[in-house]
Amino acid sequence: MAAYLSRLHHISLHVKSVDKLAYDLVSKFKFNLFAARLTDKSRQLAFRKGAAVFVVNERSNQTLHTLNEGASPTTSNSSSRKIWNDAIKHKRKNIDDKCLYDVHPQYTVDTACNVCFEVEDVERSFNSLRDQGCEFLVPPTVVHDERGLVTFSVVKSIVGNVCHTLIDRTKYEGIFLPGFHDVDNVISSDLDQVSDCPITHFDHITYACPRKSTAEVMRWYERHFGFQRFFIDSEEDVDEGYVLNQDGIGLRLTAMEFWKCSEEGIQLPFKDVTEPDCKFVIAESLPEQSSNQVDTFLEQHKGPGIQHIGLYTQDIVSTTQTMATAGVHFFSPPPAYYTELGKQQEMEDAGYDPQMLSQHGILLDTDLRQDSSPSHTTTNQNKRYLLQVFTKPIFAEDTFFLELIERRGASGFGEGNIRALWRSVQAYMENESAMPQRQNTHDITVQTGQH
Ligand SMILES: O=C(O)C(=O)Cc1ccc(O)cc1
Ligand SMILES: [Fe+2]
Repeated sequence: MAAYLSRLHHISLHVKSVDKLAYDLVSKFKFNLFAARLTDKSRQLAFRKGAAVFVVNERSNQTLHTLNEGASPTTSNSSSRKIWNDAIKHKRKNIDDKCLYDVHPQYTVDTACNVCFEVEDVERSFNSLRDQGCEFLVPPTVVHDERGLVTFSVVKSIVGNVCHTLIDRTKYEGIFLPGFHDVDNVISSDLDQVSDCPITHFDHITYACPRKSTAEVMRWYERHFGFQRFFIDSEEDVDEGYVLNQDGIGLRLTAMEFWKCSEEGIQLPFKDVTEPDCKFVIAESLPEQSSNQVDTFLEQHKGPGIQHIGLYTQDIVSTTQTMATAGVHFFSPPPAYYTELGKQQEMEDAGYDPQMLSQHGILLDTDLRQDSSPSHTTTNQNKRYLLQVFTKPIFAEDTFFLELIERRGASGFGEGNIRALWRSVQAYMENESAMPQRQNTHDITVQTGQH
């Protein structure tokens, strides 16, 4: 292993214009804009919910005149205007117009493409990764302000336009990173949002990858970052991964995790042992089935990359309800999902009203890693559940979406949910391609259901 990752610091998104996404993240997904870096040629905004931090970067060919002249985001209302007022209050001329802590991707589509990790020692990671043949887009670089200094470097991943910023912020006392200024909080109902939308961290990141590339991707992450295999199914073949290859679904899933691989025996002074890990899932399509969403992603995105990100919530029902009320569109699972044999019983056993879950489009499944010994399958207390709901794509292209996930004992994924996700994305894309304009026929309507 070359780089010892201590934690996931943030994920960055690169978009043509930050306005709509900033508005959506704050007003609909209930993230807080807490730091910003505004130069004459670029905008970088940082949003937080629990330990989940997104940095939204605007491609640098944009100028700031719309912002400075007070033009509002497309979906302008008073709260989005307030976001901008607070952000630009501190605008200062920054002679360095580069995208700090990152690089602009070559693709011109909006994309989530940098997963930034804190590391113990940037210089050491750089040297050993480079010795192993990794391509660096930014060599170790120091940035400082009055609150300390940060060292970072950017390495290219083997996956499409994905790269990883490796960062050491142990000598920095500011809220985020040097070069960013703090943004005063903008929404008055913050406290409500914490209880209604208790998102705590990034649960998993799913890559869409070309056929037959999984083994190489896994090797890259194992060799360079020490990721370890996470078996989705206890029966899963080591080389094949978890395969669904019937009824129109052609999918190979393989998962890895990075947390448990940190250098054994070495206690990192800044490592928060209570922070959960984030899994990386590789999705590859299989040729035997017809049209599919992984291939559509590769075409629209112009290569492999991040297909979706799972946000962990402690209460998926209230989070979904709050977000839907605020305007987030979720996929509707196939109606048959809720009427499958045993599904309603399973939901009731887990303590949920099936009708309520169905109204919200929330999926409930048992972990494929379920212990199959008789003592574990007979009692409901030992069942390990996971609940998931998926948003519709959040960019103009259908290349990226978010997921909410609540785990009740389950650490992996469930077969029924994987199938349902596949089918609802597929139905959405087929509907989209049949009707050129974005349709809302699959929207979940906002309900008043209780939980
Ligand atoms: O189930 C999840 O949330 C996953 O992340 C696994 C997954 C990945 C890609 C698909 O098209 C379907 C399921
Ligand atoms: Fe997922």
